[in-house]
Amino acid sequence: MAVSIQHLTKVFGTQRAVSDISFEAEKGRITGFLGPNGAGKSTTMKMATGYIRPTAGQVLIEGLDVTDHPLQTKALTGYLPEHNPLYLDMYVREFLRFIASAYGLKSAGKRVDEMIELVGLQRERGKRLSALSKGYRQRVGLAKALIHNPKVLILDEPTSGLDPNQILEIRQVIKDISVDKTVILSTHIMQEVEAICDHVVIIDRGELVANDQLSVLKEGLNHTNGIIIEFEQPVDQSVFIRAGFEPQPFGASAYLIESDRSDLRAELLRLTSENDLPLVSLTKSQQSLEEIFHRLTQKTEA
Ligand SMILES: Nc1ncnc2c1ncn2[C@@H]1O[C@H](COP(=O)(O)OP(=O)(O)OP(=O)(O)O)[C@@H](O)[C@H]1O
Repeated sequence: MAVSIQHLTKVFGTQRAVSDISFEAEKGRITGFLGPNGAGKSTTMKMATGYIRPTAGQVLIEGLDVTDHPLQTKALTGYLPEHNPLYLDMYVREFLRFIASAYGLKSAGKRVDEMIELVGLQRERGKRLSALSKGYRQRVGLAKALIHNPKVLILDEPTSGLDPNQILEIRQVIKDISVDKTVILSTHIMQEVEAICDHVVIIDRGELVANDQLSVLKEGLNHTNGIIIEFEQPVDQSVFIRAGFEPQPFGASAYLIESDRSDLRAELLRLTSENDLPLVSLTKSQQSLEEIFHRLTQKTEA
């Protein structure tokens, strides 16, 4: 596995910021790392990139422990921290050349030009970093994270503070580069996860509360959720109530019926047919990722 996080824990003083977290991230896949404010996302990412040491547990990058092999794992990893530190007095090209030389890259000029093209900085290449908008500074941060062609990319809220167009552009860049890399990105934006992530890890108060493929997560949590049953016109709900259901109105002539019963759809079909109800459709109610997130991160509320 490209990135393996094993029983990772970080304690600051008396606070457990990250508590026994384990998950893995695969090549060619974007893993969304979610959690409410203060959940421990940035702390986990800093440990994964070797910027702070875990209190317990370990992070393996391509099988190498980040604490034991700091140089090798840094060479394998590109990191865009939450506050994207840049030398604002430098010019775009000059800054990236400086980073390329710090990595000891051969053909640094060519590599810098490739990065400028990849992240869409051609028109800004001659500008001073202080003159760039937040979105373009974020692109510089991304170019910096990618310049040494790392196998693993760790991005802490890469689209935070960007305007809607910039968000779409940066997402597309991340998607394009993820084809042959392992990407872990933290975000607060659920549409972002739905748009680009394959896998979702959710933490809350330092603890892991979900670790699944996006589709599996949505499917699993929708399992017991309910069916929306729609008729041509409003119907007498007592048919369903007598059968032990609790229909809730869901629009003019539709009802949401929630139940754990595995044969829910079959039973509803039988009831409608036996009672001659004018059925229009029977669909599984889909929870949005936002609702799933809310539900999972509310569970641990005191
Ligand atoms: N250096 C530190 N010293 C003490 N406490 C810290 C330190 N860094 C983080 N924390 C605490 O650890 C907890 C997790 O913080 P972290 O920044 O990892 O959360 P986050 O999920 O990234 O939050 P956000 O979404 O708000 O950026 C918070 O309660 C924070 O105050």
